Amino acid sequence: MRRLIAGNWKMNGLISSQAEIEALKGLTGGATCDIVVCPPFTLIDRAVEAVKGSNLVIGAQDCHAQSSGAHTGEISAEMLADLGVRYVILGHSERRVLNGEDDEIVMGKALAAHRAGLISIVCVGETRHERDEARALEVVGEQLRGSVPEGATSRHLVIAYEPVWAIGTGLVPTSEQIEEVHAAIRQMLKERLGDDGHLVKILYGGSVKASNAAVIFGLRNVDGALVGGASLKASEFAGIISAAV
Ligand SMILES: O=C[C@H](O)COP(=O)(O)O
Repeated sequence: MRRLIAGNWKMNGLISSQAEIEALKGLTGGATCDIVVCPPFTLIDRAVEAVKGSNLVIGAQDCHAQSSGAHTGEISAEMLADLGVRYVILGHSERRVLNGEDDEIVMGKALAAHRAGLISIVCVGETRHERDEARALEVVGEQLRGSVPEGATSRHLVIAYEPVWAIGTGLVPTSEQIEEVHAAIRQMLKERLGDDGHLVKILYGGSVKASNAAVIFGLRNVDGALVGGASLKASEFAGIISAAV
């Protein structure tokens, strides 16, 4: 399966950060994987212009479930598609935990994204406490069943497994832990979506860096990565991308 490497800039980046996208274009011309940069909303318009003619595409970090209406401060999937956005990250743990987004909300957003022709990157993952209680597979299963719309297809859906305790901490699960969860996700996708479930890309996210990317990409059922901090510097992000052969 062609790998997918997505960079989530989170709430980082000013107009001057455009330089990182320009640098990334220069560093990844020969890449053989799909590459997505998800800057904050404020930079999306410029970023879409900047990547024209390159092998990079632009994603967003969230969208609303409705296409328009009285939702002050929100951005719809249609608006993002209108700008030339191709992907949208949904259900990131920073939104699930801090903004109280539950599975039902994430599913509504995923449906909206698919209607608008966007590819959703739906995030799932257990907390440290849930892993310590040996509930990682149960939690991830619940999130998947609750967040992934029935009838979703591999053309519109990507899953990112992001253990909450590995995000921004420098901690990475063991290879066995990653393989166990990814295999379970693969099986659940097949049960939910039929044979097409096998074609849904499953990304790993949580403290991915250029120095550990090759090992992670070598694991079974890992089809790429959702990268946070290490996506902010073009040289580091390019190092991750070059490991995704
Ligand atoms: O969306 C990205 C993840 O939250 C991972 O962040 P991180 O690479 O900084 O640990």
